[in-house]
Amino acid sequence: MGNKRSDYISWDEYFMGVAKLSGMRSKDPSTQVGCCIVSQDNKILSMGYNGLPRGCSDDTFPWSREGEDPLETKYVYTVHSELNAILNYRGGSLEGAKLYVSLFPCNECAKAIIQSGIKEVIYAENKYEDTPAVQASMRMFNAAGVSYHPYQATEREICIRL
Ligand SMILES: O=c1ccn([C@H]2C[C@H](O)[C@@H](COP(=O)(O)O)O2)c(=O)[nH]1
Ligand SMILES: [Zn+2]
Repeated sequence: MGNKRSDYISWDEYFMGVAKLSGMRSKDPSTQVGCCIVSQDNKILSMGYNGLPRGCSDDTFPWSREGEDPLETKYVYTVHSELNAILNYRGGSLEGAKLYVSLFPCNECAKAIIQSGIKEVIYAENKYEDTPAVQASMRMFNAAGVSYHPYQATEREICIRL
């Protein structure tokens, strides 16, 4: 009998990989965020990425970051990846689940994460860590007993020919 493969991807690589792949569906030209929610026994429960709500066309709604009129920016319309992943879940409770995400969750996502019962957040990037939104997320996670830690990046690069 032969030996098993040794270069298989770890659970963390798998779930962060799925989160990042999901983020590749985003139409946001500046920041693509992907999310993967996982049960305590390592089953993928849901995925999401930042995008517009159903019925709101990617081609007619704005993707700008700035504008004199807030209604002409993306911020008032976009559903964040974490919220999409939570709302996409069809299986009942997310109590005790883990959430892998490519960007540290904002305060609005943090509220949804806490209220859905998710207990652990693993994030790849935290480029807005000095903003009130992220500071508020950390404060709420600390109070609510949601643990968060950065993804420990590996040297692995995955190229999938499609
Ligand atoms: O918790 C979060 C925070 C942000 N996002 C999304 C929302 C926007 O589409 C981008 C951020 O765009 P910037 O141009 O970098 O301001 O990220 C999210 O999905 N989850
Ligand atoms: Zn958010």
